[in-house]
Amino acid sequence: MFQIQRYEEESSQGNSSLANERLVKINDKFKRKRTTKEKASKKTQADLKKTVQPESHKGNAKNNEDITNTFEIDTIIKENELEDEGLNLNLIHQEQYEEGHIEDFKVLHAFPTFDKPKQTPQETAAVKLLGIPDWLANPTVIDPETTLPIDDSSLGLSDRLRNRCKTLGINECFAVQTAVIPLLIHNRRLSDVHMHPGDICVSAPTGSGKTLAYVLPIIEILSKRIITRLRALVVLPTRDLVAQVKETFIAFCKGTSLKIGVVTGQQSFIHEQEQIVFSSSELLMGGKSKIDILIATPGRLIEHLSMTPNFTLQHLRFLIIDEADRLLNQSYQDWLIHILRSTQQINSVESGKDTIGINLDSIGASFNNDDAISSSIMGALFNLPKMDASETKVSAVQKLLFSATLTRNPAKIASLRLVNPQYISVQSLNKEEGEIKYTLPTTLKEFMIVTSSSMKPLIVLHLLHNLHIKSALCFTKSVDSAHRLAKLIQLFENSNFKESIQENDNMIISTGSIIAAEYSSDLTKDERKNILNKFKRGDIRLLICSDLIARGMDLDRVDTVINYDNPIYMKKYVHRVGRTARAGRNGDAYSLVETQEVRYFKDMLRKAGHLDKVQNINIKATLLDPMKDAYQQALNAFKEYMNDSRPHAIKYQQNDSIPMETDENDIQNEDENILLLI
Ligand SMILES: Nc1ncnc2c1ncn2[C@@H]1O[C@H](COP(=O)(O)OP(=O)(O)OP(=O)(O)O)[C@@H](O)[C@H]1O
Repeated sequence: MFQIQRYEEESSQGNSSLANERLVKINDKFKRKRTTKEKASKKTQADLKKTVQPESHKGNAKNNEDITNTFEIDTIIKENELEDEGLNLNLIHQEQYEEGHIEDFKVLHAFPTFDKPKQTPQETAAVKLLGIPDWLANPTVIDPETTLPIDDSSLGLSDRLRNRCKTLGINECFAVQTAVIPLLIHNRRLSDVHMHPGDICVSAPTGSGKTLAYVLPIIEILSKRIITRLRALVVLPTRDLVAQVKETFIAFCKGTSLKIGVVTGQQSFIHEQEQIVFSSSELLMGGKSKIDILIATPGRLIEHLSMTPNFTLQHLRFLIIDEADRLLNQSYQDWLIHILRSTQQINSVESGKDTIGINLDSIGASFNNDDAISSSIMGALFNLPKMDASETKVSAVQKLLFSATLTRNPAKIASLRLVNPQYISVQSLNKEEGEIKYTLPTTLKEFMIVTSSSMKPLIVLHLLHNLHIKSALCFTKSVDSAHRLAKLIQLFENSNFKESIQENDNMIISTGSIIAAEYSSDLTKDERKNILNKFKRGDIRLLICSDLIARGMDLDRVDTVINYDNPIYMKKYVHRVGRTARAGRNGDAYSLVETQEVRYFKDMLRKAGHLDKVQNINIKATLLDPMKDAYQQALNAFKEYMNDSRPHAIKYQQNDSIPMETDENDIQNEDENILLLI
């Protein structure tokens, strides 16, 4: 016989008063923080004009002094007229706050809703013209500094999960978590097969804790299940991210019987099949899952949907699309259609392979007690007698989209077929900041250094040696570039540089050697894992990489990001620099901008309303002097290395920004404080 799975009805008792109490608390806290912030912001302009010393490098007094000498803020880029590229629809107006409107929270589930700014008629018309739906144009805005203690009852987390969080060092919820966790846990539509639970789109800065915002509520909800069915599917763009999210689920699932699987193509197809479904000679209409939660890359998931017997998405309750805008890119779009078809109600039954991945010719052939067809597709498969009270069952898959740079492209959003969506955006409420397209971590400091291509390797070395950077990611434009830069830096480190600088009293040189490694898709899975482990332990201080780890990767030791080659899209910039300054920690990002790129780079920042956040710094030429000899030696050795590996060299000479020879045009012009080497 068929079993129809239902979720335990959430007890609604006491929810509303708890929610009110919580809102009062949040509101008070929010007001306090805001007053402090406002005071602080008045100081900021004056402070910025002083010599800048990156916070994260604060050490002893001597170091501070020395590092201060290292930088001179040339100018703080200021643009009085920010280019108004889009619409300022997402911010709560300052006046509203001052007039006290924001205190008038209305209770919707158990998290605060803030008054939204009224659109002007012109804005409304413009939004309509662009085709941006109302829900997307009017997000629920959460201040990034909102937090809640993990024990706060309004979050709805059980004792077990709260204790687990504390054991793992999570004592309070970050802003995105305070908004999303209760919204999912207190959603009573989860137990209703007649109403869709409503989809959720979340935009929050890099490193702000989006992963736990879905991991915790899913574990909380699914841990009450009795029978193992595939109920949560997390789709991510890369294998590395799948592995990272799996580790998070495993860590927080401890103490539950929930089972987690991954499909990425890293293991053989058969091996993956054995992990996710029970082998069975018969096809079961309800599938036969070994796991409750599946984390997958899109391509491999589709293969399993069409080729793994008894693998079905019909019981799915949560479809999480993490790094959503990346996955919605053109080349990935097919997977989405497949998944949506596999989770939605089937209206017409065709013979042969149907949309739930089960051969319909087998209907009636055999069913056993393990088999349970989801109620929402039952009517589509069988001609059940209709009663007056019969209502159409809906597919109850709740889609949850997460990104630090959520798309506002109406066509892409439409392809998701969202139902009753809400948009939660973690972003500053400060109206004075103008339109904020991308919110970056407040603990991030951003710098740009204008230079020539031939100077870039030396500047990387200067940053590493003179700023005592412990752990840096350096992004290049290609795998080849990463390979060559890594090689050059290794050669430099092997030179007699350290001995020669001992004699120079004026230089600040870190004594620990910089062990640089390349991290790219050219490496095998095991090599990559090995390198990442060494980097996490601190054995490797500089990882030179292409964009393979620009998104989503959580390497918590990273104190600095260097854009060796700059991204041409702001989204990519946001994700790259977001590898540092995570979870409230400090971090610095340096972009090495070639002279001919300056205009484009500034334009990119300006259009994103971000230009004034990036400080333009010059590096005194004298600071590089002690490195010149060793660098020249490294260059000579590098030349030999390239000649020995001819195919690389040819590509290199054509494209790369690592100099093969000293460029005469690069000769130092001290007056202009532009530095040069050799
Ligand atoms: N409430 C919390 N308290 C302390 N640390 C937290 C909390 N939530 C998340 N973290 C930590 O913050 C780091 C960043 O979290 P996470 O990787 O989820 O960020 P993200 O928002 O997904 O970033 P990205 O957009 O770059 O993928 C992780 O190391 C995570 O363990």
